[in-house]
Amino acid sequence: MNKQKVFTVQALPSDVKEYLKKHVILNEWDQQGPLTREQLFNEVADVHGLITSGTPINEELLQSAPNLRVVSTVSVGYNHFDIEAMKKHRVLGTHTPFVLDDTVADLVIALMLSTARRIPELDALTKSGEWKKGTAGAMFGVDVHHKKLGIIGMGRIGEVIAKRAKFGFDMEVSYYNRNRNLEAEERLDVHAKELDQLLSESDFVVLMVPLTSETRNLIGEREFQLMKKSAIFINGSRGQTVDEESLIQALQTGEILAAGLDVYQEEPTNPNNPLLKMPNVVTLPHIGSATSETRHAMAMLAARNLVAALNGDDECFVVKELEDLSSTLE
Ligand SMILES: NC(=O)C1=CN([C@@H]2O[C@H](COP(=O)(O)OP(=O)(O)OC[C@H]3O[C@@H](n4cnc5c(N)ncnc54)[C@H](OP(=O)(O)O)[C@@H]3O)[C@@H](O)[C@H]2O)C=CC1
Ligand SMILES: O=CC(=O)O
Repeated sequence: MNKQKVFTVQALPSDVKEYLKKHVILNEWDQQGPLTREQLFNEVADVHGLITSGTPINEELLQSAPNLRVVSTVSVGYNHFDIEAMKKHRVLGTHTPFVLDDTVADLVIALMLSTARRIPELDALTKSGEWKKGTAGAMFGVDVHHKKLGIIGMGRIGEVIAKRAKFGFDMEVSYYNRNRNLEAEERLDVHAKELDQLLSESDFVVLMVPLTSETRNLIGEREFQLMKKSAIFINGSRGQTVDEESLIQALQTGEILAAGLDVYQEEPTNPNNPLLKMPNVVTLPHIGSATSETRHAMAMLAARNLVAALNGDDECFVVKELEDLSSTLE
């Protein structure tokens, strides 16, 4: 069979490109500058496969790619997929679950520790030479160990966060999902709660849901008001799951104590975003899975997903909303 054509927007490690070249004709963006939407439409005009991470896969793009059969995203989140448009154009979407769970969970724990113990703020103070004897009280943080952690979204990553919190920090972990996660309850001794109860009881609230029409602005003014004034809020999911104006207000008025953020309404976030100026907010530039090892594993999995899906092989991670389409394309 003739090799199929694939375009990658994403820069890929050399061994991943070698793997792809054995199976497909690979074209890549030369990365000399940002790819405009028009350039992308030209590049995809005759391809069968596309590798990307956050590029919106919508009606407009699908119309300009009449041969496209598979979009493989180098991410577990796929809120950039317009599922209805993909169904209409019979284009499969794959993603990269599991290989990043530990790395993202590590980062969420790092955000919990660095907000509670004020690590970036006190690192800056130490380096500035402002450390003076007798001022220790001004540097106090709050404990993480033995506190109550509420995880909104006890899925693949949520479970690994719960494991670290429970067995590493002796935390009492509860969670909120639409469905009970009985396997996690049994294995990790975590407790299902209604959202409002979880918000009002937790010392740390971690948001780890996918961005969907149901979770957009899931956490807003009402939810921050329900939280303890001593609560620390961590968002490791997507920025749009939180009403950012309400978060800013909750931090400014002391409705909650602090926040640790990896994601924002707009990315990169505006340099004037008030969140970037607050000492009680730890901000990171969406790096949940960003280690060399994990990004390599994600790129390789995305390449394998793409090749398998193009070959009609079901050994790939098709996003759940498109699984039915997958069986009709075989
Ligand atoms: N910051 C970063 O760099 C990263 C961010 N992410 C984000 O994390 C998300 C989660 O990843 P992962 O753990 O693999 O996903 P999973 O699908 O395994 O878990 C998602 C969890 O969220 C729950 N959930 C979904 N919808 C709702 C809802 N409306 N209300 C309450 N709970 C809900 C699900 O349970 P149920 O269906 O029962 O409701 C499930 O337990 C990704 O989609 C991505 O957006 C992921 C990796 C890195
Ligand atoms: O945000 C990262 C992802 O993999 O999703």
